[in-house]
Formats: sequence, C-alpha cells, structure tokens
Amino acid sequence: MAVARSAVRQRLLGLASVKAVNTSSMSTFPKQVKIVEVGPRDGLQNEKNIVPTPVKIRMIDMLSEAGLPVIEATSFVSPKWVPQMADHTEVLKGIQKFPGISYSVLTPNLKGYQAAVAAGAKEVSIFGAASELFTQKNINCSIDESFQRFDQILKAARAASISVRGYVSCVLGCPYEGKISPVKVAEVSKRMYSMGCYEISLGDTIGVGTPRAMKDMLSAVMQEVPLTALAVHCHDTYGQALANTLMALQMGVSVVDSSVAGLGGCPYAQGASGNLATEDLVYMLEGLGIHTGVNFQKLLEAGTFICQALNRKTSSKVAQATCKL
Ligand SMILES: CC(C)(COP(=O)([O-])OP(=O)([O-])OC[C@H]1O[C@@H](n2cnc3c(N)ncnc32)[C@H](O)[C@@H]1OP(=O)([O-])[O-])[C@@H](O)C(=O)NCCC(=O)NCCSC(=O)C[C@@](C)(O)CC(=O)[O-]
Repeated sequence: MAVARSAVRQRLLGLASVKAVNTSSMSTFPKQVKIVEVGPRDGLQNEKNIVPTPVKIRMIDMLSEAGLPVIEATSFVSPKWVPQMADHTEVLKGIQKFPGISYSVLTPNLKGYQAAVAAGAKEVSIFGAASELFTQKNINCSIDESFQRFDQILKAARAASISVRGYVSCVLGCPYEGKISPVKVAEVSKRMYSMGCYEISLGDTIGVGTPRAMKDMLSAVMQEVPLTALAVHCHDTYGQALANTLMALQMGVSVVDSSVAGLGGCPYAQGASGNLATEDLVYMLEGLGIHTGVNFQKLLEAGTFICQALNRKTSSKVAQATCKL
C-alpha cells in the first residue's frame, strides 16, 4: 500500500514538474495572434474542377462573418498558369467588405497588381521563394528577376498607399532543390522586408519541416527581420503543421496563415498538400488562452459549406470531431 501511494506521489510529482516546464515555455507565447485565412486562394487554386464564382464569394462572406481579420480572397495571376483563379475580378468585386477585415490578393507582377487595384484591392501580396528552381517553376523567372518585378509593385503600391505582404516559399524544403539553407531564407526575407513589405510570410510549401527545422530557420530570419513582421505558413503534408506553428508561436511569432478545412496546395510544388486547418489552429490557440477574435461556430459552418460545395471531407481534425462530416 505504501509502495502504491509512493508510486502515485511520484507520478503526481512528475506531472507537477511537466506542468512547471509548460508554464514557463507558455510565457513566451504572444497574447494575441492574427490569423491570415488563405483558404479561398491557396485552398481553391489547386482544385481540379473550377469552383463556381458564387461559391467562392459565399465562402469568403462566411469567413468574414466568422471574424477572420485577413482573408486572402484570390490571386491576379495568369489564367493560363492557374485557371482556378481566372475569376479574380468577379470574386473581389462580389464579396461583402466587412469593416476591419483586409481582403488581400496575390500579385506576381505589375500587370497583376494593376488589375487587382482596378478591382478594388487595398492589400496585395508578392510571392517569391528561397529556391531558384521553385521560383522558375512557379513564376517563370530567377530570384533576381522576381525582385525586379516586386520592386515595380512596391513602388506603385507605395504611391497608392496599398499595403504589400511578402511570401517566401520553400523555407523548410523545396520539391526541386531539397534542403534549403536558413541563411538563404533569411537573405530573401530581408530583401523583401527592406524593399517595403510590411510582413513576411514564411512558407513551408511542401510541409516537410519539423519543429527543429522551424526553430533553426526562424532563428536565422529573426536576425534580419523584426519578429513583429514575421508570419508562418505551414502545409500539413507530413502532419507537422500544428507542431511547427506551435514552435513559431513559442519563438514569439504572432501571425499565422491557415486555411479553413485544411484546404490548400500549390500547383507548381509537387507534393504540396493542404495547409494547417484554421479550425485546428483556432482550437489550439483558444486552448492556450491566446485571443484570435474568431467565432469558432461560424468558422466551422464556413468549413462545412466549402467541403459540401467541393464534395470532399474536411482535413480539419477538430471539424471532424465536432461536425461528424
Ligand atoms: C508570373 C507569371 C504571370 C509569369 O508567366 P509568364 O508566362 O512568364 O508571363 P509573361 O509576362 O511572359 O506573359 C505571358 C502571358 O501571360 C499574361 N500575363 C502575365 N502576367 C499576368 C497576370 N498577372 N495576369 C494575367 N495575365 C498575365 C501576359 O499578358 C501574356 O499573355 P498573352 O500575350 O500570352 O496572351 C506566371 O508564371 C504566373 O501567373 N504564375 C503564378 C503561379 C501561381 O499562382 N502559383 C501559386 C501561388 S504561390 C503559392 O501557392 C505559394 C504560397 C504563396 O501559398 C506560399 C507557400 O505555400 O509557400
């Protein structure tokens, strides 16, 4: 009996010490996290069948009702390259614009930027990569050439008071080059930030990273770009997206990209699967006591809506558990 009691005590002591470790590491978490919802763009750009424009508009309106502060609505890329986004103008003009919500769009070049602004965009995102080969495959130019295009966009945007966000893809691995050095990621991120992007989103495009790799990469990037200007964008190909995001949060990152129902993938990145599901992210953040401002029930409804429209199962574990989809 005494032995059993002592074993229980040992376990309790063990639990107490685990709790102590958790509490100290939690103290580094940001109090509030801004979620950038990329489902309507990253989630739908990869769909085989063209998603009807009214479905995209309803999806975005439902995400707005859920209170996501930034919703990436579409991309002004070449319709020959990404036919799914060919209705960008109709989508951007058709959605309800909720006060306080930013409806950002991707723009690869000046042509896309000008079309986006003509359609009413107030925020655009440029997208580059820390990999030469991926840059070629995705936007048909070298990293240096991509920066010449970005420079044109940044100059025009500055004159028109349009906010510009920057994406760096392949930060934890490239489908064509393999391992990518954190130093290279830091260099490209610094270049984008220095040219005027207010935020740099670091994309694990093919979802190969682990928390250790995330830590190493972020440590390098944080030397060059202020922490407050960094976001993470994790795909879940190897089931690491939530763990990698948690590592980034522990390191003080307070902006996270995610996609409702875990939709996502890049047509020019072999092996890229869905993003971190917004439902799973919100569930974890709320559990950590971190404020998101998102209405969880309405978020679940948006996920259910788009999954039914696409006739697919949600990739969100939380939605699977709560909605029985
Ligand atoms: C960048 C280009 C356009 C270069 O493509 P290009 O073929 O080299 O372009 P070009 O300048 O030689 O022009 C060729 C034709 O495209 C037209 N064109 C040229 N630009 C535009 C435009 N903006 N909008 C509409 N049309 C355009 C242009 O007018 C011309 O038309 P044509 O005379 O043959 O009829 C092309 O490579 C492209 O559109 N790529 C986009 C690829 C893409 O969207 N990938 C997915 C997004 S990135 C991603 O998912 C990763 C991310 C962001 O989520 C983060 C992560 O996970 O890591």
